[in-house]
Amino acid sequence: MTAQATTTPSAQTLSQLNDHFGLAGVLAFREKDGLLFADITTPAATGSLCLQGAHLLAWQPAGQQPVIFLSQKSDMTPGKPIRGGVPLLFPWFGPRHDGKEGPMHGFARTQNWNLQFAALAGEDLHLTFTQGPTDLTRSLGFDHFRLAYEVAIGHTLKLKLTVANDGAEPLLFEEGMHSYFCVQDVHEITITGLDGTTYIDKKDEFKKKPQVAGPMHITAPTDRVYLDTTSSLVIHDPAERREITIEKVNSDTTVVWNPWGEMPDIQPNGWHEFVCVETVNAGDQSISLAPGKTHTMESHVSVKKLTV
Ligand SMILES: O=P(O)(O)OC[C@H]1O[C@H](O)[C@H](O)[C@@H](O)[C@@H]1O
Repeated sequence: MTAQATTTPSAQTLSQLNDHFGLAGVLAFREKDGLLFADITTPAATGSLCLQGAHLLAWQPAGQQPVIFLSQKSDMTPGKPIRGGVPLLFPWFGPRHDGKEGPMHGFARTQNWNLQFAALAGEDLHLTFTQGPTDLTRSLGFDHFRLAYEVAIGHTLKLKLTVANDGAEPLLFEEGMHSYFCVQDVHEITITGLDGTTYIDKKDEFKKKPQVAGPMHITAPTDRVYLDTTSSLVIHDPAERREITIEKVNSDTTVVWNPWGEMPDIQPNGWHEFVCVETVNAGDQSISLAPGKTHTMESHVSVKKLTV
């Protein structure tokens, strides 16, 4: 493993990123419309990330079709959420619900992260991004935390978020990896791994419902928060002839979302082309982190090609 230099947690420039972390033929940085991007090529996969939100935009293992959906109409403007990829959500999921003001899904997805580490290990590229208190987070009441986000791009995609509580009081938070997965046609897919669970149906007055046994089909606008779900999830995509498996670590909540209709920042019929299966801790499964402690949550994604 070839470790690269680390930087101080200040805003990084394009030339600093390329000088400190660029790896010829493997990792290069570029700037477009005020946003910084990392482009990745390894023998095992290609990928790209935006430094705003440490937002994964693409991942394509060698020999596979793209796995991560990114809207062609997404806003790519500093400070605006990106539609698609893997938005990283912290310190709340959805609207802030403690009566205070705050952006949808928290501040982590629209703030710049600092790259602290980049190295090729075998065929996988490992990146570590960090974020800490800023004027914005302090104005929202978050002053004593640090985040580290480790991303490994290879045949498998590994995402790991670590939260540290530097304060004297417990740190209460929600967190999520809001992954948008490419599918051939959302009408044709099924999802397994949710049998025997209960979900909150955000499309039906937040009623709690038991999951119907057997593979889950999506047939209508879907926004479900599945509780106590630690098992791996599988997206079965017969038209694409593949299965996408999402293995979760320290995540008790799973969210399944598809708008089932047009959205202003998604191309026409673009909603047919993805399903969100999200690795989350939220609601009753929010985290209360004791002073001086850390918490990690992980999502590991792998793809299997079906031969029949
Ligand atoms: O439009 P966004 O802020 O990116 O949120 C997109 C969706 O995220 C999650 O899946 C929530 O459960 C949904 O209620 C929300 O609509």
